[in-house]
Amino acid sequence: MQLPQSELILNKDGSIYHLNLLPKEIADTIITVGDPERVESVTRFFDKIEVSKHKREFKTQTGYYKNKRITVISTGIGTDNIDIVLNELDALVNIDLKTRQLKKELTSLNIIRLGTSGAIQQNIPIDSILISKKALGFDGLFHYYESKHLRDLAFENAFVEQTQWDEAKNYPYCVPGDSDLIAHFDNENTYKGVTATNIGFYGPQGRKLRLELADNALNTKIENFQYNSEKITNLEMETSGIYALSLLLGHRAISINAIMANRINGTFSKQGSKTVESMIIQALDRIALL
Ligand SMILES: O=P(O)(O)O[C@H]1O[C@H](CO)[C@@H](O)[C@H]1O
Ligand SMILES: O=c1cc[nH]c(=O)[nH]1
Repeated sequence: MQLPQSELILNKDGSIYHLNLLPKEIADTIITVGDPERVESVTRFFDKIEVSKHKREFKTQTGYYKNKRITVISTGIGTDNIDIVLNELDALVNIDLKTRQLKKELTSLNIIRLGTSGAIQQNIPIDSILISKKALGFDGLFHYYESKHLRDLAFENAFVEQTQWDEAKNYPYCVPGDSDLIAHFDNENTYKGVTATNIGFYGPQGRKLRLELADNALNTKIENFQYNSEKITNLEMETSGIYALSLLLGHRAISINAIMANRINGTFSKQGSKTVESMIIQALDRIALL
């Protein structure tokens, strides 16, 4: 079946609609970052850059680090952008854009998020690095795809019960990162945990500036939640979408985050760029060995 023009949308030069990329312009190993300016913070360590493209919040550079071909792409903020980035990256490798047919031989990408996040446990300090073993998504993206068979209902239901989750919000979904990648990137200096992915930075993460929150105790409930000795460790805005769509599309994903805030202690990093740079250098050296 040929995918119609309204579903698989290509630009005049044959590139994919939002990312503005051609299949030959991406590597099988992809680093995602939220902030477009972080793309160059990664690629400044590359030996060579062969592609540089930018459209909206999606800035992409592909090049070589120690002979490893890597693409770095910014996703902007939020899982709505992740839906675009993951589906379009997948289309670039798994759909023949000329015939508009799905390929028979599928390619599995390695997708590595290098992000920033806020800790919700007192013992996770600012300026530390945390790998997400799994993500709990409050964004609802997973529910729009055929995904029921992949849900961790026991974890999700325990969370809903313990936090008295308001049913007017999306039902949280729990999805794992790739266990091989997690083992590959793990070291004695990294924390590991369960990352909650929120649909906003302020109210949805319990931040109060001028607006009253629906539930002032929500962050405390999230902090206290425990299931099979697992706790939610940190909050950010993309990981659940990346894990969910990677799982559905057959890609391998890991999310690594530099901890900028500790919400329990009320602290925020004064050396954020240094911490992010250290995360980038450590991650690149592990990526070179993939
Ligand atoms: O630094 P990035 O990767 O953008 O990640 C975090 O920072 C943004 C909020 O400031 C959100 O995107 C959140 O997930
Ligand atoms: O507290 C934080 C810090 C970074 N990113 C988030 O989404 N939350």
